[in-house]
Order: sequence, then C-alpha cells, then structure tokens
Amino acid sequence: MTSDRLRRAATLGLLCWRAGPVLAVSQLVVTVVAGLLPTGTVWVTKLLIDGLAAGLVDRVLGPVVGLVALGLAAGVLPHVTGYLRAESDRRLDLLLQDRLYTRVNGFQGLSRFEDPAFLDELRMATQATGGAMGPITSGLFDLCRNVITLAGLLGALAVLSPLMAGLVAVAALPTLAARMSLEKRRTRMIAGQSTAARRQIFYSSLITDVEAAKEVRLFGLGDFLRRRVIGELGTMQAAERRLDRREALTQSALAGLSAVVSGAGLVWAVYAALAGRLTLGDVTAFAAAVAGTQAALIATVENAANASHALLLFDHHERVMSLSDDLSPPRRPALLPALRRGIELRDVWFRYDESHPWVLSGVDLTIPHGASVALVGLNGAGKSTLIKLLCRFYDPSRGAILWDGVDIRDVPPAELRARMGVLFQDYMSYDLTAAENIGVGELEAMSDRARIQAAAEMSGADQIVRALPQGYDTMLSRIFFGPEDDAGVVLSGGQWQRLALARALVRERRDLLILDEPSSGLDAEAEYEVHRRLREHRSGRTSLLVSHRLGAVRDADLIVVLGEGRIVEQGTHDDLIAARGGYAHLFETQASGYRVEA
Ligand SMILES: Nc1ncnc2c1ncn2[C@@H]1O[C@H](COP(=O)(O)OP(=O)(O)OP(=O)(O)O)[C@@H](O)[C@H]1O
Repeated sequence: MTSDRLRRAATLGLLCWRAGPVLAVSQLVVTVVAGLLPTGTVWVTKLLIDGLAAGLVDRVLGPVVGLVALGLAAGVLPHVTGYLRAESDRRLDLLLQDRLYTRVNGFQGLSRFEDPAFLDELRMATQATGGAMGPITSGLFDLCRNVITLAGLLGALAVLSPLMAGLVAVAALPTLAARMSLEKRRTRMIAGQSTAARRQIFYSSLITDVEAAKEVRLFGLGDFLRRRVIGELGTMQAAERRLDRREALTQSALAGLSAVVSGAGLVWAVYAALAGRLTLGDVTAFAAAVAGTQAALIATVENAANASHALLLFDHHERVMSLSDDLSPPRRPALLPALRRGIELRDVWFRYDESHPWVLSGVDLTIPHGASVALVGLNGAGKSTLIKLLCRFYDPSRGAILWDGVDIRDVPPAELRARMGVLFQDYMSYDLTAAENIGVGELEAMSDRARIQAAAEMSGADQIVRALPQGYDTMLSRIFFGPEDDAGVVLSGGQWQRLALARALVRERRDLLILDEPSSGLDAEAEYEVHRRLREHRSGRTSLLVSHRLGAVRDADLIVVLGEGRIVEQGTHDDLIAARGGYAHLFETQASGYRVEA
C-alpha cells in the first residue's frame, strides 16, 4: 500500500472510532484474540502430543483444558465479530452518508453538477456508502488478525527451525509482489472503464426509464439501446477477463512454489524426527505451522490487496469531501436588506466555462423595486442563464449583480434565495403528495394547508388538486404509494406546471418573483387566466417574467429584449412597438399568426 492508502486507512480508522469508540475497541480486542488463536492451538497441540508420547498425565491435563478453551473461543469469536462488524458498519455508513451529503449540499452553485469529472467522482463516492465500506473496515481488521496470526506462527516456526521460518517468509515475497502488481492493474482497469461504465448506465437507464419509454417505443430504440448496453458491457468484461486469466496463471504458479517449500520442509522435519532432533509434537506443530503460515500469508496478501482496492472507493469519498466551495467566498460579507430600490446587473459578462462562447457580454439592466419586468429574446439568447445568475447558481465572469447596491457575492446564497420565488423553465415534478409538491417551495409552509391552498388558487392548481381522489393528500407518483396505500396519480404537463407555479408563489419572505415560461404548457384558457392572476399578483411587486408569448408580457412595466448577449431594446410595449425594432417585428409575427387563423 502506498503512503496515500495508509493515510486513507488511518482516516477511515478515525471515522470508525468516531462512529463508535466502544465498538472500535471491542473489535480490536476480538481481532487480537482471534489472531492469536491459531498459534495457541498449534503450540498447545504440540504440548499435548509430547505429553501423550511421554505418557505423563499431568503434562496432558493442561493442554487438554487449553484446547477446549481455544475451541470454545474459536466457536464463539466469529459470531461476536460478525455482530460487532455489522453494527460498526451501520454506524460508519450513517456517518459517511451524512458527511457526503452535507458536503454535496454545501456546493451552492451548479457548476460542479455540470462537470463530468465531478459527477464521476460523486458516483464512485456514493458507492463508498451504503455498506460498501464494510469490506474495507472488515478487511482492515482481517488484515490485523492475519498479521498477528502470521507473526505468531512464524515465531513458533522459528523456534523449531529458523531456516524454515525464513524460507516460508521469503517464498511469500513473490506472492506479495505479484498480488500487488495485479491489484495495480485492476485499479488502472477500473479507472479506464469509468467512461464505458457511465455510458452503460446511461443506455440501460433509458431502457428502463418511464420518461424515455414513449420515445424508445415510438422510434423503436429498444434494440439499438440494448446493443449499446451489451457492447459496453462486453468491452468492460473483456478487460476483466484478460486480468482474471493473468491472475489465475500467476496465482497457480505461486501456489506451486508454496507447495514445493512446504513439501521440502516436511521432508526435513521427518528426517529430523527420525534422527531424534525433533519430537513427535514438534513435527505436528511444524507441519501445522508451515500450513498455517502459508495460509495466513496468502490471506494477509489477499486482505491487503482487497483493502487497498476498496480504499480506492473511499478515496473518491475523500476527494469529494476535500473539494473547495464552488462559489467564491464573500469579499465584504454583508447582510441582505429587504429590497427597497432594485436589482442592477452592471456590465455582466458570463460564459459557462473558458472553452464556451460568451452567453452574456456586457448586460446592463435595472429591475426597479415594485416593477414587473419582462425578458424576451430568441431561443438561446441567454434568458434562463440571466435568471440563474440572479439566483447566484454561477458568478458572473465579469461585472456584478447588485441588490440595493450590495453585491450578491457578498451575501450567503441561501439568504438571497430565500428572498426569491422562482419557477424554472425545467421545473421539478416531485414524487410527493400534491400539498407537498407545493409545500417544498417553503418548508415552513408544508403543514400550513391554508397557505398552500392560497398559492394553488393563484396558480390555477387548486381546482385540479381538489378533483384528485385524495385532494391535496393525493400522491403524485407512480413510484410510491399514497398514505392509504393507494396507487399514485399522474398529472398532465400543464397540471404539473400549475403546481410548480404554486410552489414558486408559496414563499412569503419574497422580494423578487422570477417566472421562466410559466405558461408554456397551459391551454389558451388556462394561460389567459393564469396571466390575469399573475398580473394582479405582480402589480406593485418586483418580478421578472420570461415568456415567448408576447401577448403575456405586453402589460409589463418594462420589457427588455435580450439578443447576442446584450440588452438590445427596452421600454414599455407601446414604446417598443413605436420603435419598430426587433420586439415590434416579433410581436407582429405572432399577432399575424393569430389573425390568419382567425
Ligand atoms: N449548463 C450549460 N452549460 C453550457 N452551456 C449552456 C448551459 N446552459 C445553457 N447553455 C448555453 O447558453 C446559451 C443560452 O442558453 P439559455 O438557456 O440561457 O437561453 P434562453 O434564452 O433561455 O433560451 P430558450 O428561449 O430556448 O429557453 C445557449 O447557447 C446554451 O447552449
């Protein structure tokens, strides 16, 4: 094991200790006792046989009692060990999962979640929880036990024949070296397979995913995806097969070497006994010690390799834990005042990373307090990106966003977000009840049915929810059952959208309401109704509405047109129509479409 692995092992040991100090000490004691058992048995057996050969009852009594006690310990210890391990694994698992998810929740922005390298690391790190650490912790304790057994047996062997003890130890070196080299190859192989593994998971999830089921069937993609899954799996298995073959060959050759060494030892012991240099007990002890030493050596090497391999998983966990925060720390920490004047984007430039083109290139925009602002622009103009910057999911590459003059980088992101109600274009549909689907917008309101209902009324979701079998308590899921063990209900796209809108509206400490395409999935009547209510709701409140339906934005106090990463036009609907620019052209195009149909 490299020093890195040793450090990881030490960290894991420390975590085991934190998870349950008494359990850790108990496991250590049991490990030491279990490790000494084989040597004790070999030596006491030797004493018994020598006593029997001498025909002396008083030299036999002690060893017999000793063997009974050792047998009892050998019978009971595995069960005690099993219980201690299971309990300590459970506690360690709790600790690791808690640690990992606390860290992941600590990434306040989105960039980490869009970085494939991080996602890979995270996937491996989540595999290091859920009991997967059991083999490592058990492996480390097994390693300790086998090292103790090995030292004891080699000691016993050295008393009988120092040469033989040396020979057995030296014969183990090639095994150790070969096992470690195989382990390195296996590690490299697993690392090399990570992309193929990710692709394989992706393809197989498409085959089983309910969301994808429609298109997969319509386009007949099932066989195409199955072939890709099998193809990726086949490539991974071919690499594993090559390594397994190499391992089988190497291990067989080394097992042959061990057999030769122990055979030679046995011949020597028998000759030594015939010559009167060894007693009958010595020969028995010698044979048992050689076999035991070799078995313990192999087990030790195996344990070390397994632990080292499993520590790699823990390595991923530790790497995620050691990542720095994704958003820059505040330069002048400040408190976020309730919005009084407005929000200003000052020369904001942004691109998703260095290799991407600029999405925003010098946006100057003021959202005055109490005003309803509409943001329009063609697909890909950067509207949703601008919203994500307002929520501080990313920091601008250049420029600043000021909330009543305070740079939002100087306030805790959670505080900023608590002051916003946001409906994203790609909102979530939670496998929860209807009330919970709204309540997650404000956890404090989760049990406040009146507040949830008020938000639902505003978004037009109330009627839909009331018509459900259990009303607000209906489970909206096909994965989980409802409170009465009833199967969940599936909503339509537009119905989900109204629930998501209610979720954005349920917040009370809200200074800014952001709605990104809030009515894209609604029928014409519902859209009209939702926008009418929203207009009332937004009046006198600060809001930002993104919509491609220009009829829905015409009443906004300020309409802002985003194009080529900048604000290209802004004003009221009448101003912009009078200016006969891009907005007027877009509005006319949409309106003429309706006129032709009419
Ligand atoms: N997470 C991301 N990583 C890299 N590029 C992104 C990401 N999200 C968006 N983009 C790119 O940024 C540009 C602006 O996207 P954005 O979603 O902000 O546009 P939009 O104006 O909201 O478009 P639409 O009207 O289609 O919703 C697009 O070119 C898009 O490809």
